[in-house]
Amino acid sequence: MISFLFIVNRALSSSSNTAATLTGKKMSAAGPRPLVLCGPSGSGKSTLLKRLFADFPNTFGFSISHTTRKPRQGEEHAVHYYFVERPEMEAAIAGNEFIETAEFSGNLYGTSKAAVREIQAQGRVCILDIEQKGVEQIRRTDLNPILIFNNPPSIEELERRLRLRGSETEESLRKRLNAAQVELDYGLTEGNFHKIINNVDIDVAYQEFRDFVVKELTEQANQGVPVILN
Ligand SMILES: Nc1ncnc2c1ncn2[C@@H]1O[C@H](COP(=O)(O)OP(=O)(O)OP(=O)(O)O)[C@@H](O)[C@H]1O
Repeated sequence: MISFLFIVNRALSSSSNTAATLTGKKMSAAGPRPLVLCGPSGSGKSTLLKRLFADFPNTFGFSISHTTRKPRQGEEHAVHYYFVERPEMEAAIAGNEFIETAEFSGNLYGTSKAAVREIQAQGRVCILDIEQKGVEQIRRTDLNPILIFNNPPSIEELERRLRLRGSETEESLRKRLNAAQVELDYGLTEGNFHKIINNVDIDVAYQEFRDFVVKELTEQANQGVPVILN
């Protein structure tokens, strides 16, 4: 693997873009642009990301989600999740602090803008595996994400991959496949994404994905954004 390092001249900008957040921290908005990878279930997002992290172990990071569920044994606040009370999280959602939220088994979960900024402030590219609603929401923020859509060859192929993966019940499989056409329509609409990866052969798709990401990050580094690419 070619491994190279650009660290970069401009220090994290200090004061102008800070904001108090749900986590009670002040954060800088400077740093690499977040990278959104969107695509129907089974299209191969996790597979692409796993390869990317193996090639560049220091470049990327995942934001820490918020949840209203109680911590399980061994789980730490601000490590596994930001554990918060429901009224606090509801107020933050109403205040437009979240990119994406969902409710499972009576608990709220979500990705806050501040959590994404925290990864940026570390000089890492925050990876977001989000759905259409989240993409629409993040587009309305100042996070300026790179938006990539992972396009599978067909819904039949999605079904085949998901069955092979063996992760789904018949019901959850149906749900995923039913959602897929809407996601494909959104993903393939001109202007919604910066890059569409046609994920047919995984090796070809990964090369295209990797090349695009490296090109984008190199451009940012050349503009003085602190990007670690190695
Ligand atoms: N291009 C490909 N060709 C054949 N199989 C693939 C390809 N990409 C991924 N797969 C396989 O398809 C299955 C689904 O891939 P993966 O779990 O990466 O999808 P995903 O988009 O992350 O799904 P989800 O959104 O449900 O997490 C996996 O078993 C993976 O090994």
